[in-house]
Amino acid sequence: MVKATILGAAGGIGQPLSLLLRLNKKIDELSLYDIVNTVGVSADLSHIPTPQLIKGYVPKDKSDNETIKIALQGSDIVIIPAGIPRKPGMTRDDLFKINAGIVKSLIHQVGINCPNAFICIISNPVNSTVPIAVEELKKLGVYNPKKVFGITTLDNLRLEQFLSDSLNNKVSTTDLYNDVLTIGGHSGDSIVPVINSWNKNFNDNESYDKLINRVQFGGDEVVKAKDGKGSATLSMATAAYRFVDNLLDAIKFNKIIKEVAFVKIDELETFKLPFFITKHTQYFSLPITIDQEGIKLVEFPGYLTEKEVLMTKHAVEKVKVDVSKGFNFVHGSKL
Ligand SMILES: NC(=O)C1=CN([C@@H]2O[C@H](COP(=O)(O)OP(=O)(O)OC[C@H]3O[C@@H](n4cnc5c(N)ncnc54)[C@H](O)[C@@H]3O)[C@@H](O)[C@H]2O)C=CC1
Ligand SMILES: O=C([O-])CC(=O)C(=O)O
Repeated sequence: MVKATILGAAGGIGQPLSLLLRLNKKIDELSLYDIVNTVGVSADLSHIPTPQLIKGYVPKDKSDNETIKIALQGSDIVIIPAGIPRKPGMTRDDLFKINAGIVKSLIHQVGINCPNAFICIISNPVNSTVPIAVEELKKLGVYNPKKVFGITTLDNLRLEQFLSDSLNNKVSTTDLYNDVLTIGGHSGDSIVPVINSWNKNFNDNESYDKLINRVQFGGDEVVKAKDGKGSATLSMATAAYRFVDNLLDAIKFNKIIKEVAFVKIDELETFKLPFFITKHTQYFSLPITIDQEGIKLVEFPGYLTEKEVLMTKHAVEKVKVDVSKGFNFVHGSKL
């Protein structure tokens, strides 16, 4: 029996993600928690015929911890898209003031009620909300470095699609899924697209630089187009679904799977991570191998060009600053 819980399930990401997970046969029980509207969302989804149990939970008031307790108890996986999204002119870091507190309090409940769950954090700024989650779990004495993930899959989706666009769709995005990835963090130029041998398809620097920029600022493209009505939701729900569906193979069937996520690397088994990463940051988005117990290995992508190495070094500096912001939020002291 696999139970999955979404915290923030009634939102722009939460609703389409709930729909996708309602249709996933690997999930036996889907638990939808939000401070608004999940009873309606779950009633709606419950009319889709599947053997899956589904229930929506809304707390009675701010002091009601009983409802989230019931929503979380027995969860094998918890996905967190709770928090405010950007409006035009804002950076992801501008979300910190509100989302840091939301993530900290939700993770506190996760740590108390389902400490063994795999935790997937979507709420921005990911580079800081993941360290907040880790430090909160550590405070509770239940932190498992193998089971906390910041979801950066949308950057990978964008790279696959935008690279295919720049190659005039001559290559299928399925081929690119197996061949390209992003590493680093999840904000602006902390995102590092790694495109392997596809490099040789770019005859000029200008079109390559355009690709890099579009991946790094893909989120801004959507924020601008939505014009005050939020940020990426449908593509993000798809990205989270891809990650979670893959993770479910590890959880339910004990398969060994490959993913990319923003994780705390210094307490994990690693392979060929360069010193310029490990010396300066404890967190980075990198390729990982996962089984039923969680992360088995964190690796560095096989080959990077000189430019990709430079971008990675820059990303390390960016991530480091964002990580200490998250750490300080929980401890009130410098990392
Ligand atoms: N990791 C990534 O690649 C991406 C991350 N995001 C981030 O995901 C977050 C959510 O985005 P949207 O779904 O578009 O926002 P939204 O505002 O549509 O939905 C957020 C939901 O969280 C709920 N919520 C707020 N406080 C809560 C609490 N204490 N407990 C439970 N639920 C709570 C709200 O009621 C709302 O339903 C934002 O921070 C956004 O920046 C968005 C896109 C990509
Ligand atoms: O840009 C944003 O604020 C939302 C996000 O993280 C993304 O779309 O990658």
